[in-house]
Amino acid sequence: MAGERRAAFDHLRLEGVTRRFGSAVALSELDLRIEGGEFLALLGPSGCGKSTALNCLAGLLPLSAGSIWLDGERIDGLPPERRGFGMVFQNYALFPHLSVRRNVAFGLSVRRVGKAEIRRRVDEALALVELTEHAGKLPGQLSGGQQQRVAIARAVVLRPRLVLMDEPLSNLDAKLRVQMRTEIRRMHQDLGLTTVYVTHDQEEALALADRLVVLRAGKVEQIGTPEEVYTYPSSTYIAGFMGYRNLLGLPAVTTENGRVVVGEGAFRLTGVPQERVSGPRAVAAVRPEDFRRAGPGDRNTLDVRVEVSEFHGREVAAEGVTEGGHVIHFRLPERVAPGERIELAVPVERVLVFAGTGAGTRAGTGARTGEAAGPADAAGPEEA
Ligand SMILES: Nc1ncnc2c1ncn2[C@@H]1O[C@H](COP(=O)(O)OP(=O)(O)OP(=O)(O)O)[C@@H](O)[C@H]1O
Repeated sequence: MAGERRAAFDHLRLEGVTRRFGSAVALSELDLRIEGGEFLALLGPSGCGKSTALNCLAGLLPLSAGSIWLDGERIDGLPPERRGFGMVFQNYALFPHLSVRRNVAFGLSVRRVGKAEIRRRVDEALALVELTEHAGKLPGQLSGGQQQRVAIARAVVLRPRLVLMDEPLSNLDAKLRVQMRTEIRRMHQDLGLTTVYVTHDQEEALALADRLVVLRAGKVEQIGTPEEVYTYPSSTYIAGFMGYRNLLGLPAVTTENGRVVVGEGAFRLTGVPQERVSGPRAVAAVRPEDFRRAGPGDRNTLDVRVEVSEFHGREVAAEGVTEGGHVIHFRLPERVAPGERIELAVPVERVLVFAGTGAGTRAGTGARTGEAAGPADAAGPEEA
């Protein structure tokens, strides 16, 4: 591997990769093709099988079934050290008694690389993560973000064929997370290292990855570019995960000309069906930011009574309730007062309609967390 800088393979293929723990299936028949040089994010809530998939790839967990291929070579029987992959974990796993330089050099020393070559490559890796000035310090003398950069340098200095990252930023505070995210993306662009990145944070996955694989209970729910998954989630589960905070379970009134009208009483919304909506009920998925205050001539409108409004800097995040008891999350550029009645509008193409029953009203079964509302931690970071 030494001496290679660009993607060291054409593609990596997972075929029917399955991992069971006793009778529980953590990962079920995962089929996936990862192109050399690609940045792929495995995304999903806690327990969906992300780490299991990554550990199967790394060779830390044997497969219960299936195979993994690197171009023509079958690699799932190889021990981790013979796969030539680099790993970065959330807890950094640095040697506390070794300096930054020696931490980064460690893997090369084990591989008996020559001293001069080690020095050159470590210098290069430290420069890449902008830690040259800290080379002599111990990990304990560094901030969390700097420690994570050491962990990244330690992985990339080995020039791995593939870098596997498991929630590498989850121990950092919000500001540092965003900063490091940019650094990881920049490094990927500079080095072209194929990367598989595990996260439960949709924003992180959208920002970093060329492609997302969203898992649900050990199975693939959707694969696509960030734009595809964000704009056209394939299910209410994905929609919930991608910030469609309003998942409104409503009767389907009519379906015609590629549009569906859902609603009850005076509450009507027209949207675009994402699948065949044949049953009496449907789920309308709308992002809070796609609502605006209705103006003259607006058609797709609804009335709400404001209940809560929070100042978020450039905008106000508010919650209102319709006459029928549906809770609506929306965002506006200006403050609204609790108790105020306002009319909201939403473009038809930003109302995605799915088949299913979805959430009821507040008076009914859990308007806030109904069954169609994605995973528990699906809300965007700003909505936590
Ligand atoms: N060693 C193990 N023994 C038994 N069950 C396990 C083991 N490791 C994982 N599991 C189970 O497999 C499922 C998938 O776990 P996994 O760690 O892959 O999820 P994850 O999506 O990475 O979650 P998290 O984000 O919380 O790490 C879970 O139900 C988990 O309880």
